Amino acid sequence: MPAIEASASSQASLADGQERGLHFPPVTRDHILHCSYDFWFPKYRTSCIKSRVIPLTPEFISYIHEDGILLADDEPTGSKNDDDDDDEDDWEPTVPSVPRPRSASESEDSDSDSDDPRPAKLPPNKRFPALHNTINSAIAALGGAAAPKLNWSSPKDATWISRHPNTVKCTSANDVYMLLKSSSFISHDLDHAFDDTFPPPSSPPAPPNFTPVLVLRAFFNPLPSLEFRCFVKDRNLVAISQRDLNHYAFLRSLRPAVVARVRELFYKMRLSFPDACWVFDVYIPEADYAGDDSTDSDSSDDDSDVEGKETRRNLARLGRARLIDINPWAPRTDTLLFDWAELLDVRVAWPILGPASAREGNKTVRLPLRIGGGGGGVATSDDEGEDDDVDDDEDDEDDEYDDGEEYEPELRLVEQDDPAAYNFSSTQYSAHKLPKDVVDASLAGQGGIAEFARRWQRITEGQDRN
Ligand SMILES: Nc1ncnc2c1ncn2[C@@H]1O[C@H](COP(=O)(O)OP(=O)(O)OP(=O)(O)O)[C@@H](O)[C@H]1O
Ligand SMILES: [Mg+2]
Repeated sequence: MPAIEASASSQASLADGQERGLHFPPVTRDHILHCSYDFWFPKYRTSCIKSRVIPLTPEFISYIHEDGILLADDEPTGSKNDDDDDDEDDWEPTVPSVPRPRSASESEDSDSDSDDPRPAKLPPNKRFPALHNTINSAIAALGGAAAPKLNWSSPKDATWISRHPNTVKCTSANDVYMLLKSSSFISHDLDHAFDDTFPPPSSPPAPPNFTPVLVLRAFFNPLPSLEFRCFVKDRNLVAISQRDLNHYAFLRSLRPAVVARVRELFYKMRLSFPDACWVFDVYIPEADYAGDDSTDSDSSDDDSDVEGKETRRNLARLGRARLIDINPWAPRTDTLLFDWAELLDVRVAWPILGPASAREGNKTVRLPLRIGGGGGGVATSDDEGEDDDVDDDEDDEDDEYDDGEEYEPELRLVEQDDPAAYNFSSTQYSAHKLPKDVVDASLAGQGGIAEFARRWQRITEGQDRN
């Protein structure tokens, strides 16, 4: 869920939506809960990036809320600065490029500390040692590098402070703390997730007591061109948008293959996701097929089926879609190349309404689906090789579906010279600009960031003492 897009602009987008006469179904607290990673990950884990979901304690939440960044002091020290080092093989524990706050005895201006009557705060490894160890172990189990998020949001607004520049890559619990504590998206998850929901948080019953969780996903470098946002209306896949709003010429030939891969994943979720309207994000990796185009060339079937052959060849170029995130059908979700007005206007011929399935004893009763038609002709993911990044502890149960009268989703791509590309590429977080100091520091390169981090640390240490 795009938290700050949500928080900073949700009021605006809600008002905007109302002004423009957009009629959204009420967004309930349950809708938001259904988009929480710990809710949907267990259902679809074989389609997800390999992840660990760690429940968070009140002590940890207080730590995240506090000013200042007091990091664990149990990390081995070293001198390597792995600024631009994304190669996991090269990973080794290092001193964070943002120096950890010094103890009073190490402090340059230690005499200014001596009058502070408050007990010194303990570092995370002493404050919540079990959780701290769990986080470090989970990162190790995920291959030594992880991308963190809470229930809904990742701290992608805080990558400027990361020692793995411009990524959410974490190779230690300290990396996780730095990102979480510096991110407004994370604060939003903890304090404002149910804003603008029905009934309003101020009215009874009280907002749900959700369990805050830390999600750690095995880190990889996604190609932005292969990330897509997919819109589901009345359990029909109606629209797919490129996520990165730059023009990628090669995507054009991949169109049918992208739609097929998204559909394949959608069919696994269509009936088991509790809501009828929702939005999901996917990453479709290149297939790990060692340059093997022979899947097509050895086919002896009808040569006139050029389009079909092309689609099959492109399908072989793409791996199966991985589920990255689930978002509510609500103004807070960015529609990218679509407009909410268009999506709200879509009428599907075969809406499937109401809850997807009801439990009768131990039996799941499916809503009746249409009769007739084939299965879409897309190979299922089950026959593909294992992928280290994908959690494969158990199999997803494919939802039954019938492709007879399937809604044909529109896949929208950024075309060459498309004005959409210009609106977004420069200011990714226009709804919540960073402080000017941060922007200046980032423009000054690594030295600037490091200097800013040092200044910021001094400031926050000072705040801690006041
Ligand atoms: N395991 C991973 N390793 C590296 N990058 C990742 C990983 N998982 C996700 N990402 C990147 O982080 C982005 C955001 O992930 P996610 O949707 O979970 O967070 P979010 O806060 O909801 O962001 P958004 O508002 O953009 O949807 C993804 O689009 C992807 O580019
Ligand atoms: Mg998301």
